[in-house]
This record gives sequence, structure tokens and C-alpha cells, in this order.
Amino acid sequence: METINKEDLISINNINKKFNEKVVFKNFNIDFYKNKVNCIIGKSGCGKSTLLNIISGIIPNDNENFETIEKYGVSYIFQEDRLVDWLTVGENITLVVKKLYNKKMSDELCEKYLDLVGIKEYKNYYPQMLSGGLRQRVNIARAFIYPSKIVIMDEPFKSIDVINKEIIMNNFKKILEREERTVLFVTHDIDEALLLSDKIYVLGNSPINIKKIIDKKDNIGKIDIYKLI
Ligand SMILES: Nc1ncnc2c1ncn2[C@@H]1O[C@H](COP(=O)(O)OP(=O)(O)OP(=O)(O)O)[C@@H](O)[C@H]1O
Repeated sequence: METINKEDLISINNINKKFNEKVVFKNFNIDFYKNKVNCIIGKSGCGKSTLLNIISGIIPNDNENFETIEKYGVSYIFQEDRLVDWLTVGENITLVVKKLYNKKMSDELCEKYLDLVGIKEYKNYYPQMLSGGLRQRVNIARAFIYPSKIVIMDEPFKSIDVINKEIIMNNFKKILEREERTVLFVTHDIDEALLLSDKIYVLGNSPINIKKIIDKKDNIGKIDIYKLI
């Protein structure tokens, strides 16, 4: 059996979250694998987005002395894109590295990531001129140009049609073959999770179609089931 060292893991300890009287997490711990695609699945409302938001410091954990993942440097790909309408595709991508690199370096990196997501020819377009699928590819390029160790994706393919989804997933895999990043990825789609991830975390007891995962021999060892409260 593969041995796992502590240094290979990002350990998150002691998550507690209550919204009004609703307890979502109680003394919850989870270990993510560094430089792997870690996928979180689970029924709607079980706490997937809350988990990502707490660990990345977007919302506070209920108990103090909680260590977020901010020290690793984090970039995000959300379901809805957050592009700036009055900047071109190239400007949207380089915006996040403006303070880190000079113009020449930013431009070179921008070309690299535009190429990796297959949208080089759209560099001077404005976001309104692009389809949803193309906009999401800009988002991916923007998340990866930032030299983060961790990339967080919350249902990034949800509003994308099947054909574009396949293209984008392939772009994404191509980037990850070339770079070491830890990806934390939330989805509802088990096929998406199986296709993209190295490790799948099932939050809660019995999400739909869990049998489909367990039945596949290849997937044994890939899945951990985490009981919630
Ligand atoms: N700001 C908030 N105020 C009150 N309740 C909240 C808040 N944010 C989340 N919740 C509740 O916490 C629970 C977990 O929500 P969360 O959005 O993390 O679930 P999820 O698994 O990501 O759901 P989905 O798959 O539908 O996106 C839900 O019951 C939700 O209603």
C-alpha cells in the first residue's frame, strides 16, 4: 500500500460552523493531498461550499485558532465568471499578476495560458463578446497565471454545455500535467469527479449514485467517505 507522509498532505483541523441554530460542521477534520486534484462531492446543502469558504478564509470558522490555507496562495474558479467587462481578455488575465511581474513577463505568461486553454485568438476581445464556455476558459487561465499553490474550483462546469465542458476539462488536465498545483474542487457530478480527480471526498452519508463509484474497482482507494455531524 502507498505510504502517505504528513508533508504530502494539507491537514485541516477542527472546523466548526453553525448558521443560526443549524450545525453544518462540528469538530470536522479533513486531509487534502498536495499537488493532486481533490474533489468534494455530497448532497445539496451538506456544506461543500461552506467548507471551501472556511478553509480559504472567506468566511470565519466558529472557533478561533483555526489555520486557513491562505499561506499557500490561493486562486479561484467559480461557477459564474467574475470577469471585468471593460478589460480585454488579456487584461483580465494579467490583472491578477500586475503587482508580481513586469509587463513583458505578464504578457508572456498570458500567452502561455491562453494557449493552454485554446483561446489565443480572443486575447483582445471583451468578455461580452464571448460565449459562456469561452469566458470560463478565460477564468481558468486567470486562476492558473497566478502562482498559487492551491486552486479552488466551486462547480466550475455547472453552466457549461457538454461539448464545451469536455474541451475545458481537457484544457484543465493539460495544465495540471505541466504544473504542480493542489486543486480543491466541488461538484455535484460524479462522472466529472471520477474523470478529473485523484481523490474523492464524499461529505455526508449517502449521496446519490455513490454505488456507481464504489462498484468500479479502479476507484477503490480513491474515495473517502466523511461523516458529518
Ligand atoms: N450565510 C448563510 N446563512 C445561513 N445559512 C447558510 C449560509 N450559508 C450556508 N448556509 C446553510 O448551510 C448549509 C450548507 O450550505 P452550503 O452552501 O455549504 O452547501 P453545499 O453543499 O455547497 O450546497 P449546494 O450543493 O446546493 O451548493 C445549508 O443548509 C445552507 O442553507
